[in-house]
Amino acid sequence: MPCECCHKEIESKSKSESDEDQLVISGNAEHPANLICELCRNFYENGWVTGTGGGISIRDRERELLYLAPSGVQKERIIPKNIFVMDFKNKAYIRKPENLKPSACTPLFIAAYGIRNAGACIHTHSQSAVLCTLLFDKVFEISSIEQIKAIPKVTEPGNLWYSDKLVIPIIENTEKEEQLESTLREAIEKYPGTTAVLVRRHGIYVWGETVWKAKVYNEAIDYLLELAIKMRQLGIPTVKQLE
Ligand SMILES: CSC[C@@H](O)[C@@H](O)C(=O)COP(=O)(O)O
Ligand SMILES: [Zn+2]
Repeated sequence: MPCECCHKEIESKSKSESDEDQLVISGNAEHPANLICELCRNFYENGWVTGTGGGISIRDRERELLYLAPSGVQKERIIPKNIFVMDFKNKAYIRKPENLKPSACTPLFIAAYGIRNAGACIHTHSQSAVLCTLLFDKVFEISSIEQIKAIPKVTEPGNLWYSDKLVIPIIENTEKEEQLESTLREAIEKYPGTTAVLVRRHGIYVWGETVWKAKVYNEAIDYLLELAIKMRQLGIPTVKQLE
C-alpha cells in the first residue's frame, strides 16, 4: 500500500452515487469532472503538474458550480469521483469526496472567477514559468512574436497583435499556497490587461473565459516563457527594440 503522504491511492468513498456522480459516470466527456482529469493528464505529460504540483478548476456558469481537483495527490491519477464541487455563490461544498481535501489553490481560483469572471483557472509548476521569474523582476515582458496573437487583450475585445507587448505580473511566493491570495488579487487588479500571474520560484496561474480558452492561453504563454529563456541565453532582448 503506497505511503499516505506522497503516493495516495485515490479512491472515492462517496456513499451514494449522487447526481454529480451519475453525470460523470454517464461518460459525458465534456463534464467538468471528466475534463479536469483529462487536462491534468495532459498537463502532467507537459511537465506542468509534476509530483502533485499544479492543478485546474472549472466553473459551470449555468449552475454556478466550481469543480476543483483534490489536494496533495498525483494530479495525473485523479478520477472524476475525486473532484470537489462548490456552490460558487455561498462557497459551500455540495460534493466532498471522503479522505481528500480540496486544492490549496482554491482561494486563488476563486479570485480569478470573482475578479475576472473566468470560466476556468489553471495552475502549473512549469519550469519555464519558474525560470522566467528568476530572469525578470516585477513583470515578464515579450513582444513581436507571432504566438502573442493567441493571448487576449482582456480590456477590449480581441487578441494582442504580433507587435504588441505581452506583460505578465510576477508576485513573490509564500510558504503556503493560500497565502498568495492577497498579492494575486492585487496583481490582477493592478494589471487589468493580464490573463495570468507568475509566482516567483513557484509557477503560474492562467485563467480564461472557458476551459478551452484557459488551456490555449496557458499553452501560448508557456511557449513564450520557454522562448524568452532561450532568447535571454542567446543575448536577444525579449522586447523588440525600436528600429
Ligand atoms: C508540491 S506541493 C505543491 C503545492 O503546495 C501547491 O503549490 C500546488 O501547486 C498544488 O496544491 P494542491 O493543494 O495539491 O492542489
Ligand atoms: Zn503550486
